[in-house]
Order: sequence, then structure tokens, then C-alpha cells
Amino acid sequence: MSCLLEVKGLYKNYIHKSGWLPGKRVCALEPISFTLAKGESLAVMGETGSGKTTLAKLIAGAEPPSGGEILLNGERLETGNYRQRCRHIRMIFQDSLGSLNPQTTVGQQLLESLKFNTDLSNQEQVDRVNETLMKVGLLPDHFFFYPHMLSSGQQQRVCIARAIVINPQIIVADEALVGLDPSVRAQIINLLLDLQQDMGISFIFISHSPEIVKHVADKILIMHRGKMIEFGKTSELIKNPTEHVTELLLQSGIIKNQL
Ligand SMILES: Nc1ncnc2c1ncn2[C@@H]1O[C@H](COP(=O)(O)OP(=O)(O)OP(=O)(O)O)[C@@H](O)[C@H]1O
Repeated sequence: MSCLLEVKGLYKNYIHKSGWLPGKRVCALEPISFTLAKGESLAVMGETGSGKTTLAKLIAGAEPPSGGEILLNGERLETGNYRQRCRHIRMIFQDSLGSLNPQTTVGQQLLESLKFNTDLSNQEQVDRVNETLMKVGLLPDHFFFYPHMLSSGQQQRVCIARAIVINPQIIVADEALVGLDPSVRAQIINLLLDLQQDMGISFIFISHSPEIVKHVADKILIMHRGKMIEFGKTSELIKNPTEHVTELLLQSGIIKNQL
């Protein structure tokens, strides 16, 4: 498989300020390097505060890195070039309702993505939105619905539709399946797997759930205290984890504080 995403020495420091004292530098993500092939899914696991969301935000361009680089198909993604980033990498979140605009219809929210990121005509945009709604298991009628008129599963489908409407190459899903009831979660997982197969999208899943990770991920990246401590094929890490943390995460998804 050809290399789609290359993360090279990417890191992030935050400055924690308290009153008038000089800020304290906190390293949320130590330099990290890995690659992802086209159509592959990567799961990022780790205990709370280990740097998973920071990594997701840097890849999606929601935060600028303190250093390092991200290459997509060999081309460097520039910090602040939102058009370049949004076209190729989209993010979906846990709080689907919170990430949708309550005052705009589903159709308008999908059209906005197309207006900002493509040169399609108005009619082509409407056609693309309707096609995308069908792809995620919604109906063209949902174009006219407001987010609060939908169930939580349908809201998450709208978020997925908004992410795929411009044919991105990578979707970063930050705990996007938490909070859905098990049957809806299974439907959304199957939808994501179908989209991966039909559209060749690569996924980066941030997840605490070993069951989901084992089901969807080709590779797993384990974070611990801001560092990548393990990275490899899912089948190999399940059989031969080299780190105790990996073993615990893949057994229960929960890490005790002493680790
Ligand atoms: N905007 C920010 N400003 C300051 N510090 C931050 C910011 N975002 C994250 N951090 C710090 O960076 C570290 C990593 O946080 P991050 O949210 O990436 O962890 P996480 O693994 O995603 O945790 P969780 O599973 O709880 O979401 C934490 O110590 C956190 O306090």
C-alpha cells in the first residue's frame, strides 16, 4: 500500500499560565513519527491526558504544532492553510449535536463545506449533498431538518456526511462513537467500514474501547504521558504487546493511575 500520511517529528508544547507568573511549559506531545497507508485505519489509544486529542488536532489542523511536519501524499501540509487541510483531512467528534449548528438545516451545513472547499455549481452542490445523505443512510428529506429534529445516531450520520461530502482522504474520529447506544454504535461502525471500502478513506480513531479498536483498526498507536510507546499492526500488538500499558489497554481499555 502506498504511503498517504507521514508524520515526522511532530510535537506540541502548551504554556500553562497562572496569574502574573511566567507560564509553565507543558509538553502535551513529544516528537512523534509514523506513517499511514491509503485506505488503512489507525487507532490511537492511551490513558487520559496521554496526548491523543492533541495528536488528532495537530493532524486535522485544529491546533498549530510546536514543531515537526505532516506530509500528505509527499506534500507538506502548511499550518494555517485551512483550505488545503480541510479538503483532505476532516474531523468528527464525540458530541455530534454540539458540533452541528443548531440554527441551520442539515443541507445548508453540508453545502457550506462544499462552498468553502470546491468549485461546484449550485446544482452540483445540491446533488452532491443528496447523494451524500443517501450514502450515510439518511434521506434527501433530511436536507431540510434541523439537528435537534434528529436522533443521536442520525446526528452522528450528519457529522459523517459533512466530513465525507468533499471526498477527503483521511477522517480523524475523536471518540466519535462514545455516547451512542450499542446497536447504533454497531451501525455507525459498519457505515464507517463501508465508506472506507467504497471511498478508500483512511481513518484515525481515537478510542478507549479495545472491542472497537480490534474490529476496525489495521494498526494501533499507543500513547503514554505524551509519548508514542508502541506502534504496529493490530494483529501483532494483540499477540505480542511489548509494553505492559498496551496489554492493559487492549484488555480493558482502562489504565490505572500508577502506570
Ligand atoms: N489547550 C490546551 N492548553 C493547555 N494544555 C493543554 C491543552 N490541551 C491539552 N493540554 C494538555 O495536554 C496534555 C494532553 O492532553 P490531551 O487532551 O491531548 O490528552 P488525551 O489523551 O486526549 O486525554 P483524554 O483521553 O482525557 O481526552 C494534558 O496534560 C492536557 O492538560
